[in-house]
Amino acid sequence: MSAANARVPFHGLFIDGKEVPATSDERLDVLNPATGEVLARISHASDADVDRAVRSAGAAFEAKEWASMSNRTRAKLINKLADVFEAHLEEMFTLETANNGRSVNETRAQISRLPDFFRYNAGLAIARRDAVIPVDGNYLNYTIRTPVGVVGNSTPFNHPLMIMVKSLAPTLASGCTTVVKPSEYTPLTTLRLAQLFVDAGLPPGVFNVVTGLGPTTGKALASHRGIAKWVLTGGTEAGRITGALAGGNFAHQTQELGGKTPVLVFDDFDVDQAVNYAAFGAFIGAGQTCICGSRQIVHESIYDEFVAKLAEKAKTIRIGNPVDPSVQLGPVVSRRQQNRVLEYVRIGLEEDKARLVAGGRVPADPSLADGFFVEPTVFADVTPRMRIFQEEVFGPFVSVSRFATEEEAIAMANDSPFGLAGAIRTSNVTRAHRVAARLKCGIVWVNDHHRLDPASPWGGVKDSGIGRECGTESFDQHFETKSVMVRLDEAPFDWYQDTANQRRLN
Ligand SMILES: NC(=O)c1ccc[n+]([C@@H]2O[C@H](COP(=O)([O-])OP(=O)(O)OC[C@H]3O[C@@H](n4cnc5c(N)ncnc54)[C@H](O)[C@@H]3O)[C@@H](O)[C@H]2O)c1
Ligand SMILES: O=S(=O)(O)c1ccc(CO)cc1
Repeated sequence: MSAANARVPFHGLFIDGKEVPATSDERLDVLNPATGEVLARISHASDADVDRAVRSAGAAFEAKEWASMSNRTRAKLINKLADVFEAHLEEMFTLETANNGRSVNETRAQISRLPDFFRYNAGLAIARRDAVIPVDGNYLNYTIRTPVGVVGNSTPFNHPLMIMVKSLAPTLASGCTTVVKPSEYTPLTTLRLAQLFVDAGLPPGVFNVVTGLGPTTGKALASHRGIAKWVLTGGTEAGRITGALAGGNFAHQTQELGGKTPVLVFDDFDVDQAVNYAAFGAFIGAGQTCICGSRQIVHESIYDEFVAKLAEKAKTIRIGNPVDPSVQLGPVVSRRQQNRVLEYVRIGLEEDKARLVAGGRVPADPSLADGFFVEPTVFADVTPRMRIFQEEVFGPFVSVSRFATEEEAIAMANDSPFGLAGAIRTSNVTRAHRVAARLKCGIVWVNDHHRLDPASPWGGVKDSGIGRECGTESFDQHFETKSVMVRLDEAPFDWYQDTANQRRLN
């Protein structure tokens, strides 16, 4: 970090193991969303800067130091990085909370689990085996899997470190190298982790960070021919644009995009518990979570009680500066995001018969006026054709809808362009499995929400993206498979004389 201004830290780019200046002097403000203050300034990387970072990652990928490191040695290094990360958790909680506004308790709970993502993938690096394939004829066929190369990784503002780590851990463990483009709103913990890892022994160029805006820096990275795998976590639009750019170079892709998670609440489930889960599902991270339970679909026999209790619960959530441990809901990330949520409140109020039963405003507390706060908001009587049922709001905003039959609940849940996650509240085990199988999405929670594990596949279908993070599937997506076919037959070979051989081919 350079001290361009005595009060506001300035960050250059992180390329080849060190902080370097960008080609242009253009700087972007990074704000504290709870106060509106400028927390830091970052560089705006140009095409030339991105090219430099990708070349550095490409050279590091080929360098003996990294390319010929054995899986076991790499796994040891990754475990060491996990330990170093763990030793700096306090610093990371503080920086992340200041930068994205998530309450410090939630940030602590989330980030504390991240070192294990490295440990899990270090284990996969050791356990990884190539295959021997039973093919027809007297042949030995085996595979050699080699890491794909440079991974371009573009991350969103909502859980900057967690989402970056979900991809970074398998990238490093597989032997790939990377250029990360964090959200322009929340780049600070990513820059800090890159420096920590190099200090801990990660070879220069293996983990580079370029900061800047999506349509410039992000576009340059997605379209760079040196990128062998493109990972974007963000909105569906950014996924579509960058997917086409990376696809033009035939790069592998994983896209983790938007969502509108349906939560099916059946009448055999305790209403108070369903309300507690609804608040947890919808309001943590100020609702800025791709898998937030933004559509509560509730059986008609418990509907009125559920709506009344959820509205009450929403009104009791303590809003304030997220650094205060007693605060339960911080701001959304930016003034833009705050205005977007308020715009959806306006849309909801205009939609036929939707009923605002809690929130919908900026909190009255004058001490919060400079931050980007929105009250936890609940709309009832929402039906599938309404925009607030169909569109991702990305704020503390939940809709409640009514159903009569299980069939109707499933149809409502699947009536969405998104397919990231779904949740079911029931004490009927048979129903839980039956409904889980029919939800069109990549993740289902039964009587839970948000749970993420480094070993459990994570990702969506439809407009929620393609590919999976976490688990063995994500690790395996970092390799090219080479098939080696060895003829074991010792008899001399002459294609033009040996008719039996020719017959075998046909
Ligand atoms: N599926 C998941 O696991 C998951 C997790 C978290 C967030 N999300 C989604 O992320 C979105 C919120 O995050 P956001 O507002 O930061 O998303 P965003 O799409 O605006 O930005 C994500 C990243 O892409 C870059 N970007 C944006 N437009 C681009 C363009 N035209 N070309 C190249 N790069 C571009 C941004 O700079 C940022 O780094 C929500 O839709 C949310 O559902 C998905
Ligand atoms: O760790 S949690 O805060 O529960 C969490 C938040 C978001 C996501 C996915 O974006 C997963 C887990």
